[in-house]
Formats: sequence, C-alpha cells, structure tokens
Amino acid sequence: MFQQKKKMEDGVGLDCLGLNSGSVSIGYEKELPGVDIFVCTADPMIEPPTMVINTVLSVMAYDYPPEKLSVYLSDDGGSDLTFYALLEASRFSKQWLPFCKNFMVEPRSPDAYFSTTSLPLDPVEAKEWSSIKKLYDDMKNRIEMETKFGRISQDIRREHKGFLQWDSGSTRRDHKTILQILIDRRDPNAVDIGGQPLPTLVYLAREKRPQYPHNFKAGAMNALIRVSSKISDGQIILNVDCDMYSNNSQSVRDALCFLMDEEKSHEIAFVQYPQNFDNVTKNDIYSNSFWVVNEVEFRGMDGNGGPMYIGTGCFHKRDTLCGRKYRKEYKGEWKGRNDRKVEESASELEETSKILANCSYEENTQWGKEMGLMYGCPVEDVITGLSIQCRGWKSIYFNPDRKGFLGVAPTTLLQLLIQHKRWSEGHIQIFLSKYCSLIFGHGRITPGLQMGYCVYGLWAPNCFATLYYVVVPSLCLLKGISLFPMISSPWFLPFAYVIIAKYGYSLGEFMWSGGMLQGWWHDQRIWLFKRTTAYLFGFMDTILKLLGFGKSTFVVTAKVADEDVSKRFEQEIMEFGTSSPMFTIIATLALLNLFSLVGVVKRVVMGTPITVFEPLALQILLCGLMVIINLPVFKGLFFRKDKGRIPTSVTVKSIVLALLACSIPLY
Ligand SMILES: O=c1ccn([C@@H]2O[C@H](COP(=O)(O)OP(=O)(O)O[C@H]3O[C@H](CO)[C@@H](O)[C@H](O)[C@H]3O)[C@@H](O)[C@H]2O)c(=O)[nH]1
Ligand SMILES: [Mn+2]
Repeated sequence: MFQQKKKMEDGVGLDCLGLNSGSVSIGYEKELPGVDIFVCTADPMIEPPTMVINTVLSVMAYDYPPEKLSVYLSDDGGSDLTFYALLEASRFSKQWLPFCKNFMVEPRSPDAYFSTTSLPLDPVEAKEWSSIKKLYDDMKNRIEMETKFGRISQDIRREHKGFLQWDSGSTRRDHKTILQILIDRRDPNAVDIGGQPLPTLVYLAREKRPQYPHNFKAGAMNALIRVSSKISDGQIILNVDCDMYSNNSQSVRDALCFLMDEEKSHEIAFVQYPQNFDNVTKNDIYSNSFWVVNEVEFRGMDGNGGPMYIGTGCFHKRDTLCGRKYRKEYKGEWKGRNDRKVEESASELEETSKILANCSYEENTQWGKEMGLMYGCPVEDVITGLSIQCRGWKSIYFNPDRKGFLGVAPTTLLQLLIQHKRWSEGHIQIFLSKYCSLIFGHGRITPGLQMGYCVYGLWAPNCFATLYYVVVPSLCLLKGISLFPMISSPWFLPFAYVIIAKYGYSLGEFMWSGGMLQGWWHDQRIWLFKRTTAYLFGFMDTILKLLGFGKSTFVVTAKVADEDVSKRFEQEIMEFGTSSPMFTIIATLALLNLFSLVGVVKRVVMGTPITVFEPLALQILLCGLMVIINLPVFKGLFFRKDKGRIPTSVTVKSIVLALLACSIPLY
C-alpha cells in the first residue's frame, strides 16, 4: 500500500487502503480518525481576514466526514475583524460546502476557485455557480468594508454574543482568552442547506499579557493543541499558515494512507507536503519556487528518514507532537482510540477550555520543551521536527501532481530577505544549540539526515565566503593583483573544473526539477543577495543573542501589497523602494564591481597590452559576471523613476562606500 501511495506522486493514481472517496472499502470510513485543522493568523492588516477565511473554507470543505473534522483558527492579532470574517465564513459554509461536494469543485478556496473558473456550460450548474458567486462577493464586500473602517459596527456586534468578549480594555498585546465555538458538530442545527452536518469551527485568541512571552507561532500552536484536545481531540492534526489554502480536497485521505498504513504507520510521526505558491510570476524574479528544495533536497531527506517539518501543510499524529517517544510495540495500537464523547455543552466547553489558553497555564510545564512545538527558535517548526525524529520517529514527504496547498510568496525583495534572515537565523541557532543534528542527532537519525539538516544549518555562515568572493577578487583586480593561476598554467584546471562542474550541475539540477533557464539566472541573483545580506544579518543576530544581547522576534511576512507594488511584481520589476541597510550592502557590492570593471576597461583603452591581463582572467570573468547579475540593481540606482527604485539616500551611501572601498591601498 505504502509504496503504491508514494507512486501516486508519479501520477499513478492508486487508491490505497480504499481511503479515497468513492472507493470500495466503505468499511474504512468508520475507522477514520478525527482530524483537527489549525490555521494560524497574526495580524489582520498584513494577513487580510478575507484571505484567512478562504483558507478556512478550503479546509472545511475537505472530502472527509464532517463529523470527524474540526477547524480551529488561532488569531494572534486578537482582532474582532478576523472574528467577524470567521462568523461570516461559518454562515457561508452552509452553501459553499454542499456546492463543492455536488460539483466536485477544485480548489475549494472560493477566491481561488472563482478566479480560475468561468461560468459552467451546464445550465443547472451555471445557475448555482452564479448564485454562490454572488453570495461570496457580497460576503467579501461586507468583510472588506468593515476591515477598511478598522472597526466593527454596532449593528454587527449585536449579531453574535462572541463580540462581547472584546471589552474596552483589550488590545492586541493585552487581553484575556477569547474562545468561541462557531459551529458545534453536536448541535443538530449545525447542518448545511442540504441537511448534511458541518465540521466544527472554533475561533481562539489565546490570552496575551505584556509580562508573559507569547512565543509567536509556537505558542499559538501549543494553545491550539490543548484547547482542541478538550473540544474535539482529533488524533491527527493538520497545521497550515493562514495564506496556505487547500488546493486538493483529497489531501486528508492521502495523508492518512501513510498515517494508517498497516505495515509502516506505527513508525511515522508526520506527513509533510511541500510549500507551493500561487502568486509566482512567469520568470519568478524572487526565486520563490523552491524547485531544487522540493524536488531534490526534500526527496533526499525522505530517503534518509524523512523530511523536516516546515510549519505548514503538515499532518501530525497528536501523540507524537505532544512528546511521545517511539517504541516498536506501538504497532497497530492507536487506531482503537476513537471518538471520545464530550458531555459538556458548547458554552461549558468554552469556559473550561479557555483556561488552557491562558498565559500562566504553561508555567512549570514541559510545554515548549518536551511537549508541543519548541520555543525560542525562529524556525520552531524545524527544531520541533528534528526533535521528533530524534525520538525515533520517521516522517514522510508527499508531493502529488495536484499540489496539496498553495500560499502567498513574498512580493518584494525586502520581504524576501527578511523572511530568509529569519530562516537562516533559525537554522544556525539549531546548529549551534544542543540540538545540532551532528551531535544530538548522532545515533538517533541517519547520517544522511544529519548532513541534510546541515545544508540549512550552515546557510548563514556561508555569507562570509560569498562576501569574500564578491569583494576581494574585484578589489585586487583594480590594483592589478592576481589571485588565481594563469590560464596557461596546469593549476588553472582545478579551478576551471570546479567552476564548470558546480554551475553546470546547478543548472542541470534546476532544470530537472522543473525550472527554466531564466529562472535559474534569477535564482543565482537571489542567492547572491540572500547570502550577502539576509544570511549576514542572521549570523550576526545569532552571535549577539548567544552573547546575551537582543531577543527573539518573528517578523510576519506581509501577504498584501499596495496596488503599484503589486503591479511591478506582476511586471517582474524588482522592488526596492525603502532604505534598508540590506539594500545599501547590495548596491555597494554592485558598484564596487562596476568600478573595478571600469578600471580594467580604462586600462585597455589607454593601451595596456592584453597579455598584462592574462593573470587576471578569472578575476575579470568574476567581476564581469557580478556586473551582469546586478543589472537590476544599476537600473534601480540610476535609471528608474518609479517608487520602487532605490531611494536616493541609499544611492549616495553606497556610492560613497564603494568609492572608499576602492581607495583602500592593497599591496
Ligand atoms: O506571532 C505569530 C507570528 C506568526 N504567526 C503565524 O505563523 C504563520 C507563518 O508566518 P509567515 O510570516 O507567513 O512566515 P513564513 O516565513 O511564510 O513561514 C514559514 O516559516 C515559519 C518559520 O520561520 C513557519 O512558522 C511557517 O509555518 C512557514 O510557512 C502565519 O500564518 C502567521 O500568522 C502566528 O500565528 N503568531
Ligand atoms: Mn507565509
């Protein structure tokens, strides 16, 4: 079964275990475990409530028995706007879910569906399609109207008792736990327009107090784990970011094929889908596609014990996420534990569960250490996954043709660099902590996986090698100092081999994984920018933290942009626009190489014989490539008039810095 399911990735759609709908073995239907789905959001301004509820609706509409499905929205923004949007979604789901099921809609995020399909030909279907689209548009308008005002009107407040939980004193960072069960599957009235039951839907904003660290997404997830254990206690937990809608209504059943497999499931802790995005443009100038990560690196890890946990699109067994250690005897054991009966009424449940999301609940417990997601690391997901694997569990990477989840990738250069700073910082922190895959992982995970983690763990220190290569050879070129062997020397061969093999392989790997030549070139540019800025800052911040300065942060990636910024993203024009120190570094490095190249050209024009340049050939090549790859930077510095250009202050700073660097005497 197991191997067969894996083969599905290659398009051999096999219906393993009979779990997929419409299959023969109805018997399995009864055995299906409860699935709790956690959606995390943190800020209604940069994660618009309409986007969040599209994700919620897409996971509510999974092809899975609704009485076994519960969806929880964690709102770290503690915003009544998000709550209002969720309330609207709970009403709209009564039409949307039956529509999806009757017409086999795909994808089941209304926004994504209506923007990719047009009016169906069949008249019956067309009528339904138009009426549901109108309902959706009306709802979206209502939500956007309230979001624009930034405040919920009194009329709407009166519609639901949940709004009473926002009292005058509550702010984002200081409020008590807000918990509302919007749909209770035990309620006989919780049915859709066709009379079918609806999945449970819960809104949670855990308590926030300034004196308690809230531990960002990890803290939110742990509160969800506890609250859900009281309300639905699904044995499987799916975790998605608020922008990652479900693009495939079969994903739950697919994941269960691994998690319930008769032979192997007892050793599997989680099933991870890759991160894919639906806003990637044709040539992908910010290299958001992760071709090589998804097709090479994660498959490699999969073959060595399993991929990392990357925080979204991941199905966990509740037990293992809560700290359970692997033991051989577990085989076949967990299936028996089904459907705990909850006696309390919805409002009683709300009151008793609220306590579990209070700040003080975790004091003197193992939460954040041995239980749930681990605290203190900007990539809480990766360190948690690693510790699960070190407890003896395996994981599965599943990447079917029809993508399981689609999210929103960064649309400006700065957003991208900030995201990568967080990631590189998180990975190096793990590498330098007691959880280092080489030390802690020794004897616990396979050597292949130990090394696999190092690829990411060593991202950050890589900045130094890159900085050396983009600065020193060019400066030496300017001064006429040769660093590499002559082209005619046999010592040139190893250099030529490394360069050709490295870049030839990199291009090949990129294209085998599904990328294009242009995309690869953009990928090289982004690697350069990431290494010289994001990784450098990530490394420095880590060192500062190790020395006791600075504290953990989590800068949430924006999922919306101004109209003209989005337009430039569509047109694939690189977005600078703000004066960030990262841009000063990028521009300075570009100019420094430009000046060196100009220096060479000047000498040629002045009549210096070409032979003089032979010992400098590799440096000229490197410097020339640096100038070409930085063309968008020069455009941003000197040739653009739009708001996305490099700001004048950055231009001035970088020119001064580059000139200073060029005037350093080297002997
Ligand atoms: O205090 C916080 C901060 C963030 N989030 C949520 O965490 C998710 C991820 O945040 P985002 O800004 O989108 O970060 P990304 O860089 O896109 O996230 C990737 O990397 C993170 C770790 O760095 C993981 O947590 C994510 O799951 C993974 O998708 C979002 O849904 C946020 O709403 C919270 O719930 N609380
Ligand atoms: Mn994200």
